[in-house]
Amino acid sequence: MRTLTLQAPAKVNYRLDVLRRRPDGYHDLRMIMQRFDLCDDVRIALSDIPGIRVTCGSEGVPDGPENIAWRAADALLSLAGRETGVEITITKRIPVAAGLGGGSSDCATVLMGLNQLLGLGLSDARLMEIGVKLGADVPFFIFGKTALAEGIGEQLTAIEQIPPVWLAIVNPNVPVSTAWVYQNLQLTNRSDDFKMPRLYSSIADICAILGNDLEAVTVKRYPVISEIKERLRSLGAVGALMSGSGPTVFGIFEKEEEARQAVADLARETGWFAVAARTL
Ligand SMILES: C[C@@](CO)(OP(=O)(O)O)[C@H](O)COP(=O)(O)OP(=O)(O)OC[C@H]1O[C@@H](n2ccc(N)nc2=O)[C@H](O)[C@@H]1O
Ligand SMILES: Nc1ncnc2c1ncn2[C@@H]1O[C@H](COP(=O)(O)OP(=O)(O)O)[C@@H](O)[C@H]1O
Repeated sequence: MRTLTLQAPAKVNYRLDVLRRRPDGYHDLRMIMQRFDLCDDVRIALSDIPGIRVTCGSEGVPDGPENIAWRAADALLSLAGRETGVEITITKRIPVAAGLGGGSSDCATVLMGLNQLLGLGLSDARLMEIGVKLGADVPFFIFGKTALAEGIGEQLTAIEQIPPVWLAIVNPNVPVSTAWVYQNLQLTNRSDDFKMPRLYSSIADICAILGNDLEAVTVKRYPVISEIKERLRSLGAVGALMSGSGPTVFGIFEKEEEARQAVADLARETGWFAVAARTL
């Protein structure tokens, strides 16, 4: 049995502008997306027994065809006209329905891993085309670099210069549905001719662009998000923002010790999920 075990990293959105609602119900966005080193483990094994099997065993994550990793395997096998059996085992570390892109990253990892295991030779561009049909954030994880993401998230431009930072990732243990957040967003008229900077020389440059149009929607339902931001700032974060549709908040720290101390303090005092992480 040929197997591959890969790490699927999480992301934060340093910036998320919603430009307009599209006729297909999706939204055109302008985002700056950054991966960091909190990862799920994704084990992919080829098997002689036909069919796709996904085992995860994490609360809130379906095991069968509802799992986005199952749909990734199905899409690739259908395209390749193969009936090979595929066993996928996911060890979740990224909080679920958290705004950290965990499902999208698992999905991208299965597309890339199966492409390799089956020797299909599909380009990243082709994998991204397949991926966007499974989830708007999937192409970003195939792209594999810090990016300006436009369209629904699939038009990607690499941000070549951006300093690595330490993050404190804090989640108050409530799942949030991305679809619900977009449905409850009050759209304001936002100009789309603004050019997001492509070069970030310092942490201050990153902090200068922090912003998320979805934050107000999720904060209204879960005011604890504002409390987390305040606490992170009082613990030394130079910037703090909700990621994606939330409710996870990330704090940006200049020093590793400060990020680790902040998550230790918050975990002890609150029971929230809190980890220190390094951007990739
Ligand atoms: C908000 C973001 C920011 O990175 O991330 P998360 O909070 O989910 O991590 C993304 O836009 C989420 O991307 P993703 O989670 O892949 O979205 P999908 O599964 O394709 O879509 C879930 C639902 O969100 C809405 N949606 C998603 C993307 C987009 N550009 N416009 C939308 O309106 C649609 O209603 C869709 O039915
Ligand atoms: N492999 C997966 N990992 C996480 N969630 C998954 C997965 N497959 C399907 N889901 C479903 O997708 C929803 C969104 O999950 P997730 O990707 O973690 O959140 P977000 O879109 O906020 O980044 C969850 O409610 C979950 O039921």
